[in-house]
Amino acid sequence: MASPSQPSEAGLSAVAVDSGAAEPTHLSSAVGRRLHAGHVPELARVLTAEDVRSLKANGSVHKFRRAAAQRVYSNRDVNLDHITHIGFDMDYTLAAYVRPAFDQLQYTLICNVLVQGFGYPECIQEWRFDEGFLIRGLLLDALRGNFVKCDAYGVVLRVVHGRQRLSEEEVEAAYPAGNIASAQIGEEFQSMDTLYHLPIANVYADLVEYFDQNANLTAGKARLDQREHSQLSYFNLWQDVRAAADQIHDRGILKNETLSDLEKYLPNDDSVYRMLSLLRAAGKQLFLLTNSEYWYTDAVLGHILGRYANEADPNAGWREAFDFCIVSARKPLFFRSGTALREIETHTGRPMLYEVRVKHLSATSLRGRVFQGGSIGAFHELTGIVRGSTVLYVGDHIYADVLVARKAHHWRTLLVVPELSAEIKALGRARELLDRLSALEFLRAEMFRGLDASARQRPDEEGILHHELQKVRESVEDTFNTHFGGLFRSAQRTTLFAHQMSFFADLYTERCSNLADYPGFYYFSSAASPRMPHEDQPGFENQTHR
Ligand SMILES: Nc1nc2c(ncn2[C@@H]2O[C@H](COP(=O)(O)O)[C@@H](O)[C@H]2O)c(=O)[nH]1
Ligand SMILES: [Mg+2]
Repeated sequence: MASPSQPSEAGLSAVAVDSGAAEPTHLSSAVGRRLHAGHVPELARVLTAEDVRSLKANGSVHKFRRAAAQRVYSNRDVNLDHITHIGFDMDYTLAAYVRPAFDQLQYTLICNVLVQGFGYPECIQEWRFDEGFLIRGLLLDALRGNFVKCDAYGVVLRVVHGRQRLSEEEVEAAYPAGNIASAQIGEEFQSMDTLYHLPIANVYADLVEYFDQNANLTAGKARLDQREHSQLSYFNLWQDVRAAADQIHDRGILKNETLSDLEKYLPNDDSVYRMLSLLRAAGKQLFLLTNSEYWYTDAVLGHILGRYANEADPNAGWREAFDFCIVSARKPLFFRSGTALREIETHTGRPMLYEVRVKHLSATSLRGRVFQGGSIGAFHELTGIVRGSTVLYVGDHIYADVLVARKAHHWRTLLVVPELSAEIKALGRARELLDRLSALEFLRAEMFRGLDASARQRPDEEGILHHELQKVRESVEDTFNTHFGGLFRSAQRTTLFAHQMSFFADLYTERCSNLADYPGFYYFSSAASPRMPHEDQPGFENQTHR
């Protein structure tokens, strides 16, 4: 076998093989030139793992043409060539709201409703959204007023009550099992899945803090005494905040405020227009699938895609960008039984009271028309989709957009994660600490290696290593966010959010318009399949363990 210093038969001194690299960084070798002249079949016969290792060692790979924030990352292979339909969610996907301005707006509107409709003290209208406090993926324990960060297996990593971090002893007392079962999520624990949840959760945390300082709240579901709000329970607070948040969404309060200053909350940069045009030119059928109502969708997409125009129907505007539009979809219900499918009369915005006879509509007659509700079954029938795996759906909600579509219908999914580049930057800042953590973990493994049943003394009796590990883990977490650490990891462990994302999102990226930078036949390759611990030992079949 060739070693890194001895090029293999293929003689590849430097060839960029990474899926994100558009151009080779060095093309000095003849084989490298042949690769880029299209002689791939020839190379496919001779390229060895050793070649690839040597390419990586001399820095020829891992040089990406796209910046980290512009890349589309893949958890699983996705061949865009096999994708016939690409669908888009609207809010926080096509419409990339400006943060924290949009969070602040929601926070203020929720506080206003709590004061005007629920009798909360007026001082809460002075409070502000704290951008550096909460992260997505936390579990909210409304019985106790706590936010819980868990790892991929539900192990409790950190708990914050209101805004106060709990000590290890307090965490143990509150969660003696040490982990949260997946069956509890959505029941006792609410998952903070979308960016919409952050201002809601922030109001809740601030109220918990306020009432803790001004009265004794009851930890538990029961409202013990209803005479004055000082005796509300943490759960009552959550019910009120939840109801206030629903009001700002369902009564159009948030949407009207957003539309009153669209340039502030949603500046138009043409990138979405460009992406849709390119995907259309690449032969993809495009569709819109949003939970927002038609009146709001019309205003937002009119703003973002105003340049779309159709000579035959000058009023069609943004609708021309899609082959098919569904508003008020009610995801995730849409992916199950769904609701009645109705057509919207676009010039009045009203749903029409006749049943849409799916079989009578041809795909060509759908362009520019807008439907409301429906279900995935009706959608597949209308569009003639037979295999869910030919659809790529782009959305920001790990549950409503991604998990159900992927799990139940095999749609391929692209999750939009606006926090991505901030996380990547923090990872860069934490690099040295992470290296130190690996060194300490190596030390721990070495201390135990080879011990058998005759061993009497426990290594690291004083717990110095344990203490040091804890200290470095905390410092890593602080690099991301001093309250909750990283979105995807807690030091070396992956979080529940990261776990769900890697399981259900085939692809992920910071903003949907990043798709514009890939050709319609692009093959997104996932990282080489992860090895299991027993596989990660070259020559292991000939080794003993001591
Ligand atoms: N009643 C509630 N509606 C909410 C809440 N959070 C978001 N929303 C609304 O959902 C859609 C999202 O649309 P999509 O394009 O992402 O599918 C949008 O209309 C929001 O106003 C909530 O907590 N309660
Ligand atoms: Mg959305």
